[in-house]
Amino acid sequence: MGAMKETMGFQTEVKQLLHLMIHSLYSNKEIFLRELVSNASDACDKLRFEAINNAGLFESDSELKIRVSFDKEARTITIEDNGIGLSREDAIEHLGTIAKSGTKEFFGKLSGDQQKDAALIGQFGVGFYSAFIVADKVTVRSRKAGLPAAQGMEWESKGDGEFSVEALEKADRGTQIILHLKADEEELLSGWKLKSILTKYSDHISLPIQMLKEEWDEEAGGMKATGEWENVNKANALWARAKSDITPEQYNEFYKTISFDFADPLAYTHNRVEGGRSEYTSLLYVPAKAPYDLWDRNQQKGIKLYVKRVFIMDDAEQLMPPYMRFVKGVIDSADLPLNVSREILQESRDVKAIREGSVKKVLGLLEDMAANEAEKYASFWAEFGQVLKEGMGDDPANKERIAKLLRFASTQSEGEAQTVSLADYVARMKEGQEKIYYVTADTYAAAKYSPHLEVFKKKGVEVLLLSDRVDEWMLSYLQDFEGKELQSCAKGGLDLGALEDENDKETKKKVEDEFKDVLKKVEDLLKDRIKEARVTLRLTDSPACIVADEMGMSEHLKRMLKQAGQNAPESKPILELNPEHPFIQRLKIETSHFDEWVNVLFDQAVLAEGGQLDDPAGFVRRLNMLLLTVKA
Ligand SMILES: Nc1ncnc2c1ncn2[C@@H]1O[C@H](COP(=O)(O)OP(=O)(O)OP(=O)(O)O)[C@@H](O)[C@H]1O
Repeated sequence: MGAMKETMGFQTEVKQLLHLMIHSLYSNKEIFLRELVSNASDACDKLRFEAINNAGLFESDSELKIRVSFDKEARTITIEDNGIGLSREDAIEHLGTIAKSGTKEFFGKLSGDQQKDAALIGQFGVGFYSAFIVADKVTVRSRKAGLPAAQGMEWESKGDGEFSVEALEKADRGTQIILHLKADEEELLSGWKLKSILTKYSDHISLPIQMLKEEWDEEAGGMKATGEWENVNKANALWARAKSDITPEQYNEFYKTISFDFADPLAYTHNRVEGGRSEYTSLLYVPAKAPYDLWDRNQQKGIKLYVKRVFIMDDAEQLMPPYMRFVKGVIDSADLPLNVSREILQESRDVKAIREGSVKKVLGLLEDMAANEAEKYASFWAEFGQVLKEGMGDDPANKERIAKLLRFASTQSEGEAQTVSLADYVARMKEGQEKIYYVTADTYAAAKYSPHLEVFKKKGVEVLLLSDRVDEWMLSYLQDFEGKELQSCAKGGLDLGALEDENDKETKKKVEDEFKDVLKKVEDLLKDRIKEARVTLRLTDSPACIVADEMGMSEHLKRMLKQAGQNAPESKPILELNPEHPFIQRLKIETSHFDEWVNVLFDQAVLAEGGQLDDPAGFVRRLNMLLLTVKA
């Protein structure tokens, strides 16, 4: 210990982040103030939280506040708070490294495209380092609450790869951040300018933000500080105000401060819930774009929990289910104890009531959007639809509402976009059609060109095309919609119900007799690979296809399980043959190459379905042999 000055290097990621930030965030440079004020406010929140169990930490100063000042001559801006403060160790740890989870992923996502990267950096959270967008030197003087004045510290860096720390005597608790502005940043050395940035970005901060009052000075011919501090924000948490007092711009700005998003949110819902189990206020946002780590079900960085305006914690995952992890916002409870921990949250019935209420609000917001702002809903679905689908299994109580929000690609919609709702589908069902048909595959193209669709095309029946990873899983929770059963086209004997006419039934009977011997021979030959061979009317163009047994698992689901390293139950598929197809007709008379024909047909059916061959070389060999029998 002692006054020794020590110089250290930044962690590599910090250097990278600094470099990127300075270059790609320059057009957004004003955010440095928002970030530093937000850190100051967090530091005050932390102190207030710690002081719940240790009032001595307030020392003799319990009026938490943030002060922003500037010095024209010295060309500095100072942001000061009387929050928790930083010890020497804290400073080395927090102001020299990035401890965030997902840091590696984040760097992997950077593209080099400035605009895209700027948005990503925003999401990642630029925080303290944004000071270097406008400053070429930053000095942090701080003393941690509870430590003696002699254990203050000074941290300093030019943002060029290293920083220094040394001891400092600091009587008052908290942190002072001094920005030594770069050469062309004079514009920021103005009370008016700073105030306007603060009201734009930081008005919602619930602590007072103060600046020195200025008055016109004749002699100097300019504004002059009076020496008196005044509040420049409303110092009233945004969510605690009446809806009618908040403009859409204020809602949007607040969203940006809590989400690190640069763009406006897609939608929000602000509610005060009174009576019933619990009393709370929620302000919940649906972002316009998915974050880079949306796929990680454990990444729940959405909801900040407050209790009676006192900040308690970030990422309160108990307040939103995983399938709504895209929601950002604030929940402020009037009932929870201030010393609530994550463990208590897990058990609390109040929290359960808040979560259920909040989920309903978000569902209501989405339903409203789907009904009244189709385009907006389409963009929501494109970004977050796959996550919402998880709700079908995660949230049985709201399953019906979620089912109505689902959107799919279908044989009647344009391209890959998922735009068809189950209600749209049901409204378009053919006379006599009893079921909702779908096909699943690894990709949209594989679904769209699946041989299983051929008969549906012929009969003009719409089929939903499912190719998202979660679809198979989701389908196990979606057996029916409005009394209509969902039916895979690739499963079981194709039951077209009343869509099948008398003619079809007769034809089927006829071909079954006609192909009896062929089917027997095929089954004998492929007995290790198939459960059964039969003729089908479902195909028009393809010679054959494979389908899963009614009770069995679809081939697509088996593949997914295998990819996930799980054991798929061994159930053999059924090979269906198209009696109209010349290849199949040929089987009746084929003698010398019957074996090759049947094996090639089976392998083709596997490929067409998106599967992989157990013996690809065997397939090539047999196919070539058959090709050689074609006369030149
Ligand atoms: N005014 C301050 N008082 C006390 N500690 C601070 C202050 N400013 C920053 N810190 C500490 O430095 C850390 C790093 O700050 P930084 O803004 O880079 O990231 P963050 O606030 O953790 O994350 P983000 O800004 O993405 O929310 C903070 O977590 C906090 O511990």
